[in-house]
Amino acid sequence: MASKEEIKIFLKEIEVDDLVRNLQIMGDTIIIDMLSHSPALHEKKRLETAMQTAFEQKFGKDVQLKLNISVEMPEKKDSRGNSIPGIKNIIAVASGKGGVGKSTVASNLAVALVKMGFKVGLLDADIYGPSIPTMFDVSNEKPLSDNNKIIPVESYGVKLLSLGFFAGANQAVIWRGAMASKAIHQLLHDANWGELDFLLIDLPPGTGDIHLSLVQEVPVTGSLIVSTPQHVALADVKKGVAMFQMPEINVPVLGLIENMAYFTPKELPNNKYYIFGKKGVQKLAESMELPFLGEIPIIQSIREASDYGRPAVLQEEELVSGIYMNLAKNVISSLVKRNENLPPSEAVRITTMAGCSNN
Ligand SMILES: Nc1ncnc2c1ncn2[C@@H]1O[C@H](COP(=O)(O)OP(=O)(O)OP(=O)(O)O)[C@@H](O)[C@H]1O
Repeated sequence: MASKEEIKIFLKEIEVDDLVRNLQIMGDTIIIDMLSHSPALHEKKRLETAMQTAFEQKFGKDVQLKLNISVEMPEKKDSRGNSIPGIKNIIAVASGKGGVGKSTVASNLAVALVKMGFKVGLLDADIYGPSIPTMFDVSNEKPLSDNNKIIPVESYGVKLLSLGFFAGANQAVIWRGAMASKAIHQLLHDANWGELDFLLIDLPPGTGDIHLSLVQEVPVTGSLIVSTPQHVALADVKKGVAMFQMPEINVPVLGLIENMAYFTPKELPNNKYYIFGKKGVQKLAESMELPFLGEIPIIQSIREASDYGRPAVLQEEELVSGIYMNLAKNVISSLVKRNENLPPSEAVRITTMAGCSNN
């Protein structure tokens, strides 16, 4: 049987030592009281399965692990309304479903805002598939630190941090879930973001722990929800909106964005094929009385640009760059409206459209 000291070392190795509140050994049974930062039953279950598997691998099948998991929401490190010094607006980019183009929208929006003259940061908080480093061609970069502060990597004028820069290659996704709120805290508060007009946060798809961690860590000015127009995707958009509008969360939804709205073949420029359904997101926005911020067609060069690592908004072709510049204008105009209605105690606000004309 392993000693208490050995078990403590192992808990540190698998990065859960800070969640453990009590550790006892009785014969062949290890009893651990630990915390889960999520009230969701499936998260508790996931933590339990991960612990059982890890202990079995390390100490063998004869050792029994008895876990008492209780829920504790992470302490608010910065109360809402206390923004990160220097950051004026924090905007969450969310989606109901995965793969609808949320990260592509977040990347292009970030670069569009830079083109308008704003100072922009982008935090990739998608633990399940951090793709921002690829989209900005910085996958091989590792952020440096200065005075214990992480320095964001810069690409195309956007300051970037991603969980993808840090997640150890041998660290299973199952652990990343448990560690994510800690990581989000560090990427927000232990990073040297400097002065920013906008910090965009690329969230994982759906609604979950990361969303909860984010709204507890910082005052989120507003959220954008990206979706494709088909029925199954829209159902999840409603869930996303409902989450942001919960009284405990209360993050204004700045608007919905329809991605992959239609396809136009180059040889038939006047034809639009509504592959995923026609104007589904737009209609949903109307029915939910939310701003509709724009539609982005399916364009091959948008996909190619993401894979190549140079956001499509940087293309010379007016059609593509114009779509994202327009989107950025609509986002700002929704933000201006939202900030006009804020009580003065909220984070510093953008109240003009300055910078929106020079695309
Ligand atoms: N308008 C578009 N036209 C063509 N391809 C697109 C468009 N938008 C996104 N894509 C492509 O679709 C794929 C999925 O996009 P992306 O990674 O941005 O989705 P996501 O919603 O962030 O996914 P996940 O939730 O899994 O992180 C990518 O290959 C991207 O290049």
